[in-house]
Amino acid sequence: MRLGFKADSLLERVADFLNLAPRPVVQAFFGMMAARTLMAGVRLGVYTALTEGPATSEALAERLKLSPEGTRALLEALISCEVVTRKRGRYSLDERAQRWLDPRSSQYMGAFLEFNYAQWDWWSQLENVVRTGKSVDIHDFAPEDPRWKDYIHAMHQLARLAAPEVAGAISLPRGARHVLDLGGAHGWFSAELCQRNKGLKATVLDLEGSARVGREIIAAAGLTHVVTHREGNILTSELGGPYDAVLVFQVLHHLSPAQNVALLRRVRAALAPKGTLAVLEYLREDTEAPPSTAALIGLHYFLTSKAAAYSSAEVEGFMEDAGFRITKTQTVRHLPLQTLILARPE
Ligand SMILES: C[S@@+](CC[C@H](N)C(=O)[O-])C[C@H]1O[C@@H](n2cnc3c(N)ncnc32)[C@H](O)[C@@H]1O
Repeated sequence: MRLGFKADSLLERVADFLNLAPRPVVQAFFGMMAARTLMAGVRLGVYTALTEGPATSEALAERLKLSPEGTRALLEALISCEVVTRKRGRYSLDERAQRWLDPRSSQYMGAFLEFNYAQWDWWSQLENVVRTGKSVDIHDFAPEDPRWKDYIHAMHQLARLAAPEVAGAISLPRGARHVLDLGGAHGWFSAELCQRNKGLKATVLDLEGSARVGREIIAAAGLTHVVTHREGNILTSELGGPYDAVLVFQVLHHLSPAQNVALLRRVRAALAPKGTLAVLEYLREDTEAPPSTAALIGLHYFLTSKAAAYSSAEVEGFMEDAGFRITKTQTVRHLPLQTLILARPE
């Protein structure tokens, strides 16, 4: 996936081809404005209000207790972002955007946009992080820090998109009893796996701040009979076992290569001899070109954990060094650049 710049006319296409448009300015200025406009739509309640039907900007401003001028400007900017439409002076949520921005949708992404406020603050520290090499370390926050709630709800919303596809790709033998979900947070992936494999139960091992929120998500969904949260650090806690499967989903990018190999060696020891290791990761492409957004995610991981987006060769290398044989690699259609890698102990 690449970041772009869509030309509206032949003239704009020619200007772009001739390098007449200052691309760095366009990307930095418009990218920033689009991000914050989309976030404000959630925080100010605009999307939720529009699910009640088309409305004029004056009516919306009154209902949401906003300034009339600001509301009109925001709604017009949301049209630029292609999430709102205007017809005869009344604004509506764009049909394609409803899937992501209507809170009643099972694919609602509002929590992710809300989480972006915390991410915005972290990104404002980028220059210092690059200068000093010291990351923000988002997993060091106190368990009661409200950012855990935003973080784990955002991850849950993403997991809802991909969980059926991912769980469907992991085939466990009949009679599989126990799955360990390392850094599983919301527990949604293991819950989906348990629902597909009768008799399977999951333990999510995660830091206290994350586990607290994950437990609430699982309780609200009525899934406490299949998923249990345990608080602990995956790098130091006893893993227990033997497990039929261990999930390590979107965790390796928070750790250094040496930590990844050490963790996966302990996972190997905790797995049953024919158990399955499942790794889900946002992988950096190995190619020199074309440029993709994976490097931006890599910088995000450095900023937030002093780690990196690893390539598939690197992740497979961690798994092989820890004594695993890769059995299947599959890209996940519902999450861009995410890959599921399955392995067995050698
Ligand atoms: C990006 S989230 C992924 C959540 C979930 N596995 C998923 O794929 O949606 C990373 C998770 O790893 C957890 N985590 C990071 N470092 C950890 C550590 N040292 N011990 C336990 N959990 C950790 C975080 O608390 C967070 O819940």
